[in-house]
Amino acid sequence: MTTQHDCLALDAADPLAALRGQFSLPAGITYLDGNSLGARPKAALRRAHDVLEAEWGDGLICSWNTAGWYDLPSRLGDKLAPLVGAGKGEVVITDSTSVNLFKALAAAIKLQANHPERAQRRTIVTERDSFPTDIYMAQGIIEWLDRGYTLQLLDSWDQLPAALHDDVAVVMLTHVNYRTGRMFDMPAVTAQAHEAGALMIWDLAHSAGAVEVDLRAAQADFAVGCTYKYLNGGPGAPAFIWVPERHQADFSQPLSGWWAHRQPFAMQASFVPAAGIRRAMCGTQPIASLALIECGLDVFDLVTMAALRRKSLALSDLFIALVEEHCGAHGLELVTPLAHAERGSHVSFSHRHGYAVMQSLIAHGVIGDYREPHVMRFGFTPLYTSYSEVWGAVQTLKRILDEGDYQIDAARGAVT
Ligand SMILES: Cc1ncc(COP(=O)(O)O)c(C=O)c1O
Ligand SMILES: Nc1ccccc1C(=O)C[C@H](N)C(=O)O
Repeated sequence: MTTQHDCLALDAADPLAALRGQFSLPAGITYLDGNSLGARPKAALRRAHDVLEAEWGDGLICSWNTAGWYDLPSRLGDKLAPLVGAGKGEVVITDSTSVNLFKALAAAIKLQANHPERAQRRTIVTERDSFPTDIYMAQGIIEWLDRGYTLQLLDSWDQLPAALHDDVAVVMLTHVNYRTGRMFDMPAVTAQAHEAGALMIWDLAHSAGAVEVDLRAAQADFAVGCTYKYLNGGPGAPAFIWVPERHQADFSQPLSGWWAHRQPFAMQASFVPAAGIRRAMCGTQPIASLALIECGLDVFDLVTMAALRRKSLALSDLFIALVEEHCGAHGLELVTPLAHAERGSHVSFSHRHGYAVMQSLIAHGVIGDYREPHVMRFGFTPLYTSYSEVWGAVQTLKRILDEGDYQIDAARGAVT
């Protein structure tokens, strides 16, 4: 049985505790939603000021050269790369995750279509429980291509081996599931896909900055992910795309805007792709937002992913144990796997009044979120979450459930 005193002792002994000082968090709030929108690094305020005042205000258009705006997507991509096991020149920060998925899918489909033995393959495999944008983007590309491609949706992760038949061109999976927090074994699944002659795309939205990822060791084909979750890049900050060096020469994507051109300012009338990772770009990037991502990435220089993962698992183990001990009588069901190797950095419990309970938690200063059907999600961000906050969050949850202090017909906001 863990006590509040034990949690305070864990905080006192926590080697990462000081990292919270890097973030601006409102007093009295326990923030368990860094899996959806990371907290603001304190440095981002100053950076935003500099970008707007000095770089935009004073530097004007010259800042594309003098303030490094032109190189920012690839320079920051190089900074992010080690967090996901990517090499230098293999990552660019640009566009949204959805748009990057489109590019990665298009490139993978084309690589297969040009392969002598795989050109006839027409199936794209993903999970029915994928974050919906992944499914929608695949459906969009299939419809637009109109060449007989079909989407095969797995109803559970263990259907994958049986689904890997000889018509599968591409497997596209989210490494850590947005709702359940379940994590795939990336090297094993990538190897299975390859064995079946398919290419493997990973969505790292809930992995980058949350769990250890080694894309190159897994020999994955392409990956995309968000910077506004665990990387703390800011609301709607541009996403990233990884194209390993071995695929770059053959990486072709149809959003061939001028920023993907070999010489954007040569103003030629025909498209020639850039030699390296910049061919994964499209057009001009939102510099004010992109620049702030660096503040989030800088924090990762102070810590290793191994240390973050250790604390993340300790926080989530503690949360699961305390919820089961203190709130066990209230019909909460753990939807996240218990095995460490099978989960990411968030924990989900379902409850038949999950939305209402979450709204009450938020009203009482514990911010998580809700996903249909019935799932309350709690994200653990070891950079700024403490063990005693986990204790406090569970006590708040217990009180709300014990007292029935939630409104079943709570009005819903557009974002849940
Ligand atoms: C797995 C996954 N993919 C993609 C996205 C989002 O994509 P976008 O930033 O394009 O909205 C999310 C969350 O929003 C997600 O959880
Ligand atoms: N981009 C957002 C905008 C508004 C509200 C939430 C999001 C999310 O990122 C949700 C997240 N992908 C999820 O796993 O549910």
